[in-house]
Amino acid sequence: MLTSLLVVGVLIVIIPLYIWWKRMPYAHIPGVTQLGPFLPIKLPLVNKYMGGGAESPALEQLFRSGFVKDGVLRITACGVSRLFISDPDLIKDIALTRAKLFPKPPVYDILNIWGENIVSTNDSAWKKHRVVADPAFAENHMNYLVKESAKCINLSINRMEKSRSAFGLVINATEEMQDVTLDIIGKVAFGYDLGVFAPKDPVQPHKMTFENALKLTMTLGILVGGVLPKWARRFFPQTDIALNETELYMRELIKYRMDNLYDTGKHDLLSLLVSSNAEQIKETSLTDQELVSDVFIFLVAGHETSATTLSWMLYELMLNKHVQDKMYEEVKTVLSGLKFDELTVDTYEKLTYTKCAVTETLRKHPPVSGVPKMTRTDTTIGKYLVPKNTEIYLDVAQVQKNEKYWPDAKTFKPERFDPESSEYHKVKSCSFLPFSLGQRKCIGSKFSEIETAILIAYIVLNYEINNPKGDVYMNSKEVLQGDIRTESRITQSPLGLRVELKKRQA
Ligand code: HEM
Repeated sequence: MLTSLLVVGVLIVIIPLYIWWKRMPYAHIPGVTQLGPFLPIKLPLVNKYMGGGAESPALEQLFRSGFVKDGVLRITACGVSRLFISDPDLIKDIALTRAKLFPKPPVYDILNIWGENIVSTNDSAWKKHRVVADPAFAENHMNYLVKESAKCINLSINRMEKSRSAFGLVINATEEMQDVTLDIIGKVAFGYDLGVFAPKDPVQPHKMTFENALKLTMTLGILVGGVLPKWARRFFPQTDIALNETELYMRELIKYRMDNLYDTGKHDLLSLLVSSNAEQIKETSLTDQELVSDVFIFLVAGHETSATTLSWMLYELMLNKHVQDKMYEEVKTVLSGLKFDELTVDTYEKLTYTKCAVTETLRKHPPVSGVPKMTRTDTTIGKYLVPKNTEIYLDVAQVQKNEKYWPDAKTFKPERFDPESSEYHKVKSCSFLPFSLGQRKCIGSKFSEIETAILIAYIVLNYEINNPKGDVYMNSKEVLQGDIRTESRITQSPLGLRVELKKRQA
């Protein structure tokens, strides 16, 4: 008994001392300290300031309350300090000028379910992945994406129409957009119909369809496969099956591509990736395992981010009728009468206003609200000394909401990106970074911009997007204030966003 009391007593003294000691090297950096660790949930008293991602309301509050000095905010949680950088000049310094000193932090290891990959590696290991992947994302391959995106949204529209009731057509936009972008990534990344809009049964020897395996892998699977040791997977039997099945499907698809290397009719990302890999010399080519891991990253990175952008765009269009009307005039002129197979990247280029609206959505609601980096050595950020191995977040959300760089930042205004408009605003360098910046910039930025513009263009061509009447959630005070609750998946999406789609008269 006495020993237990002694141990507890010592711990009560030692733990706070340790936390205080860990905070010392950061005490000179402006910021706040909380008792508890960085958790995805907010606990009163324990983690007052940091209870979620970089776009948590607590973080926003800190920005408004003047805790941020010189574009730097420190949050120390349970002795661990993270810095949030919201000054464009400092962002430029970290992401461009001295990028080598700020590599990716170990937080990305969670995505190493099938080994190291394009997103989790640094330096020469990363370069090898990027050299192989770059050609697959070249703009001249994007015609396939344009056509497939148009076909997928058409399938989605057909399915949505089946749920039309006497009261009209009201959809859960967040879920619908998740499905469309999954269908597209299946077809465009793998050349594989996941059956999102025409469900199918698993074919022997598979125990699960690729669609179901992927959906589980991309949610619980990332935690079970990326955090827990392999033996612990048995406690999550369904997730374990999903992880094994996802790998099996990806291996089959890669093998098929390798056996048909010279089939010029294939335009999907995987075919392009496998061909590009085959052209490398042995030392710079990727192993089968590395290819599997990269393909999985394209799925994770490319699916939810685009779905989130689309959901936010539907939300903004629903609240901004004038933007919707202007967009409708444009899409009617560009798309009417065109068959899906006639669509190309040039068609996309003609959607100038729609493209500005996509960019404005990415400004106001960046799906990746903070880009993590770390310090490789003791260094300075602005005027502050920062120790080696400190986690740094480029605070995309705060820079892009800052009135100093974005006048009237709260207003959804696509015109600010249109050089022809009187409201055009010359963007301060490094104050717009939804895809990050520099050599680690998103490889799929063009892919997602094209996909989002085509999908939204067809929705607007077919429907007026309205706020569903009488819907308790959408008529809530929060929404009327132009605010909405968000849910944290990999990105921050509008929580269960429902919109009414009213068919336009032909
Ligand atoms: C709106 C959609 C998207 C957004 C907002 C987005 C955002 C980002 C950001 C911020 C990064 C940098 C992450 C970091 O450095 O920590 C990134 C990297 C990456 N993204 Fe995206 N992304 C989107 C769509 C896509 C798509 C469609 C794909 C592929 C099909 C993709 C594949 C990747 C890959 C592979 C990387 C790692 C690149 C590298 O480190 O070389 N992303 N993305």
